[in-house]
Amino acid sequence: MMIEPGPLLAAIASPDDLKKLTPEQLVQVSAELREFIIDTVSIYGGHFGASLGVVELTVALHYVFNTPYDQLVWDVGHQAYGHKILTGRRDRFPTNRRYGGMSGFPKMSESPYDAFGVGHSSTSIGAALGMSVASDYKKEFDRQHIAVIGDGSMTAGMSFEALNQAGSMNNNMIVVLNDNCMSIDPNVGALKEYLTDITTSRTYNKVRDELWNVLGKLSKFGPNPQQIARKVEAAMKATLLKQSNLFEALNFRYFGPVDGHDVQHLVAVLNDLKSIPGPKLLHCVTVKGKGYALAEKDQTLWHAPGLFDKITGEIYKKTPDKPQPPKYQDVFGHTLLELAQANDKIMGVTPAMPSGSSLNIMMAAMPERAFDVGIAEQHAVTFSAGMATQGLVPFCNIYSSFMQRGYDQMVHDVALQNLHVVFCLDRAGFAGADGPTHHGCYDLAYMRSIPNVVVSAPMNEQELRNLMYTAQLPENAGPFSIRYPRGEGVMPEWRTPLQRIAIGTGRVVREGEAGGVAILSIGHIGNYAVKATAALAAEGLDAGHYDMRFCKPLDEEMLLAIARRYRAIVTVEDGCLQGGFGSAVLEFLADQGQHVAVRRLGIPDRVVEHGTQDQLYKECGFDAEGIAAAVRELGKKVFATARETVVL
Ligand SMILES: Cc1ncc(C[n+]2csc(CCOP(=O)(O)OP(=O)(O)O)c2C)c(N)n1
Ligand SMILES: CC(=O)[C@@H](O)[C@H](O)COP(=O)(O)O
Ligand SMILES: [Mg+2]
Repeated sequence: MMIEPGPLLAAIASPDDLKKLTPEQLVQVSAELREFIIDTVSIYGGHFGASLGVVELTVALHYVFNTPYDQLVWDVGHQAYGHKILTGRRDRFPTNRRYGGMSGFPKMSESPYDAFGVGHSSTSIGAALGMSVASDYKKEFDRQHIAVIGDGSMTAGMSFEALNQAGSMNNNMIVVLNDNCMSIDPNVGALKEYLTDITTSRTYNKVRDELWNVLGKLSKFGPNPQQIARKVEAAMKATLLKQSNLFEALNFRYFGPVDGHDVQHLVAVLNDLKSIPGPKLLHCVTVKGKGYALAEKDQTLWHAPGLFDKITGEIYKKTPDKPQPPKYQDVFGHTLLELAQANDKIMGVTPAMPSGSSLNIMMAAMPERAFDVGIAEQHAVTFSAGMATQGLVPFCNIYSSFMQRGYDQMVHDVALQNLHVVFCLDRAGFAGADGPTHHGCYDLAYMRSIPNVVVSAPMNEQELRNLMYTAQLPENAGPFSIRYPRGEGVMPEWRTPLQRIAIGTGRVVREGEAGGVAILSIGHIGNYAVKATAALAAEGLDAGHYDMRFCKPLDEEMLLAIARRYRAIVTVEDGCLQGGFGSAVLEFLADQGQHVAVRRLGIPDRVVEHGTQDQLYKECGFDAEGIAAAVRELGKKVFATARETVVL
């Protein structure tokens, strides 16, 4: 379906066209851009509230700066839809996040206007600083470097690491702090309190505004009233604000807070900042979801609402005629609360994903035992480790791809000290439309390389519950990782009794014909293996199937029995082929001197783009059809070799 842009927006093929507009027309083009985002996202889906909140900022930035020569770095990038639309991608916008279509995040390979690839948060200041150092080195002193970062993303250590370095240099960069008091859920922590304090420090703002007014009027008399104003303002900041300015203390020139929806004022301020050397921070106050009333009201729901009717605001839901399986995240959320009610040592931790992980269930019921620590994965791991030293059992829930941030903490703070922390890695495997930045490809590989860690993955809801139950038992008091994918499981009746699973044991799903092929799966993808064995059985091929449950320790007894019974093995995992489950099986068989043909299915050693999970499983050959094909092919090869051996 073709979405018609408004007349001003229709004439913009690049920021050069935007620059032809008068400052007065920027108000209208902002309204048209907002409308175009609402129209498109309602029909095609994607992130919503964040882009609406930065419409005016996006217009002002491209109006004032000479992009792409000036480098504009978006943090996370989920708010960059307006940027994409203004930089030559309006026609492709309906393909956003779809298989073969444009990415939902800035991507260097997609456009020269995307100065840096993103998806994970809190990288913008460091990347922009690196770019500014490169510009200085190349003597491109006229080049501007702008990082646009949200208040949520500012909470991460990485942001402060970059501010710390930038403040000690005199590089030309502007950090635009887009403060809407929201992460996906309400933003948390002392920094949020601090930003609110600056924003609402009315006395300070009023006196400051008056001062600038008076000095503005005096400008015809004085040699440099602005310099005087700055000095007086700095003195005021120290006295009138509750704390002295954090950013100024880090050697950034702090400007603001300004209304991030007043596009003309933004243009004026950004033009001023252009000529001020050194590191600067512009504090913009915006409303997430601006211009769409429902999104302004329930900002978490409208962060990424799915498809909706833009007139009524109804978010479309599937209305199935029979009970559906729950999302894995909800099984996690409810089961954790159930376990915590029985075991007072259990605590919950999430780095900024309370609703995405469903830890919000425990947070609502037991606020003193469940923590949102902000976008701070490293800290989430070490904070959990600290609690574990005192005999508590933290369940630290982190999306698989974000857990990459916490790897050293996992090794140094948890595993080396063999602490009892349970890691629940949500969104493991292909994440879908978010694409490569969010695919949880590597956790099986990176977790199994660390000593002391139990590495597991449930095939269904019951196994998730049982693994969570098992992980918190005192007999398993070490690091324990449980990974599961985005989306629904397979069991509508999922509230099964909690049962202990012996560590390192798999289970037989289907015993196949001796001398044939066995499929060894780990995790939810095993359900595709079930479909594959059913299809093969219909063709007369009786393949075995084993749900191994643990990548470490492996069920060695079961593996040896499988190696003796079958002539070939197909391993299946929704994870990278380098070093993951299939690699573990191969290593074990090789170490045991077992000669059995093995074919590994999983995520190949290349960047897999976005699409639905099913499209990506298919592309990589481990959907049900891909698994069945691998069994047929390997079976044929092995049997052919066997016949040749007999003939010889
Ligand atoms: C390292 C990392 N952790 C978590 C996330 C998930 N995430 C995406 S957007 C977001 C909220 C960001 O808040 P903010 O920067 O304030 O942007 P806003 O959505 O408010 O515009 C979070 C937690 C992420 N992308 N990267
Ligand atoms: C931009 C970002 O990182 C999040 O909004 C992410 O897209 C959430 O993913 P889920 O929808 O799987 O929670
Ligand atoms: Mg925010």
